Amino acid sequence: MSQFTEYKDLIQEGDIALIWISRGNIKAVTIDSKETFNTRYGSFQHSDMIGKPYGSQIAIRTRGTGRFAFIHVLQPTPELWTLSLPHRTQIVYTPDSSYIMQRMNCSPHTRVIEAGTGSGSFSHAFARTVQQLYTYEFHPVRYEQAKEEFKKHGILDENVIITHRDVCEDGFTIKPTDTTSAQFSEEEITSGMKQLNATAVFLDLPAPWDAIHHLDKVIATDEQVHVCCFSPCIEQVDKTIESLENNGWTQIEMVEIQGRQYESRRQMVRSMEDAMQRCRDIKRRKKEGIEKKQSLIEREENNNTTSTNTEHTQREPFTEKAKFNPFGKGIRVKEGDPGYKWKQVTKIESEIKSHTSYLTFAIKLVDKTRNETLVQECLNETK
Ligand SMILES: C[S@@+](CC[C@H](N)C(=O)[O-])C[C@H]1O[C@@H](n2cnc3c(N)ncnc32)[C@H](O)[C@@H]1O
Repeated sequence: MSQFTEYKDLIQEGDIALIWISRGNIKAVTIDSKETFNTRYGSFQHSDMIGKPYGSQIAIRTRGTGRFAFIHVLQPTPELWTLSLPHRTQIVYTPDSSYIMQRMNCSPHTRVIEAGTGSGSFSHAFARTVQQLYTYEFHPVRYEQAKEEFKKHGILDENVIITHRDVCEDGFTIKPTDTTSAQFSEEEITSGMKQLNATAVFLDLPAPWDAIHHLDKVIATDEQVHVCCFSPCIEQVDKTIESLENNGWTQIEMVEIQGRQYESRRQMVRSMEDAMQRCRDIKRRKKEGIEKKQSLIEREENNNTTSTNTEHTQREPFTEKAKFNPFGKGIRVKEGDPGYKWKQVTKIESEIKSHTSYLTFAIKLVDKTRNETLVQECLNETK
């Protein structure tokens, strides 16, 4: 069973868990009761996590300050993996991968070809949804790293086959003599290749147009097949479309995803009187600052070093920190505090994790003959 494709309730010894430290800092760990997870706030014992439900918050007292520091231990999912994986290449982020999968009608019946594997970000998302994933990578180190990662995550044994291949040069056929994680049945050994019958193809390559003509040998002939090419430049899109047209792909469409995360927040309503008060405050503090500087200079000139502390305590506080100032420094007011006036606003997340490339979609149906018996059966059912 892969933790990336099936859910479990409790954290157990040997599990892969994703530790959420902060929004941009998620780390994958293998739970081992003898280990600790170290952060700059302190150390978290794995043994404190074991037996707790996934999603639990684990808290410790921080070194020195004695305050609380906490982490959340999360169940691995393809989405969280995309946010925490070691980058070996550019990756496909969830706003793109989720859209691509629904456009290609991915379901537990889909057999997908993916090239190249890269950092395996999209591979994990495919692995959770589809029947079978055939993924190809021509970089030898990346191929090995991805293979090991898939094995560790339990998806290699389940529904992922990775092959070391330059798909532009050598196409997609998988033979027993290839460098691949595939296992071959007697029948496949006899026929000399795997029957892929792919129903969806995802190409994230610099030159997808060089791979498209190889697809006919490995796609299903009796079902509609979807293809999506992921390319950052419009010139690449142009060449891809030409190749798709020349190879009989139809319904070609190009899409660009612009993912945005909208956050609903409350913003304090500030009055003209608040603004005026702020100006008065700045003016007064500026004046006091000048006076303070002047008195320090005078003190230094008189070499009067003894009076500093007493004089300081007698002075008016330099700024009125304790009082709330809606335009500047002061006490912190919690968003929505009923003592103040608020309005509802929308904020867009400033950093968006979505690349995004152009997505070129097309479909192909090789065998267009009608299965008359099936059509008749359907018609009879609707009568
Ligand atoms: C941008 S990365 C893919 C990232 C991947 N989609 C992900 O989400 O992690 C492109 C990968 O394609 C591989 N590649 C490029 N040309 C290739 C080819 N002709 N055959 C196989 N792999 C290729 C590169 O080595 C690289 O690892």
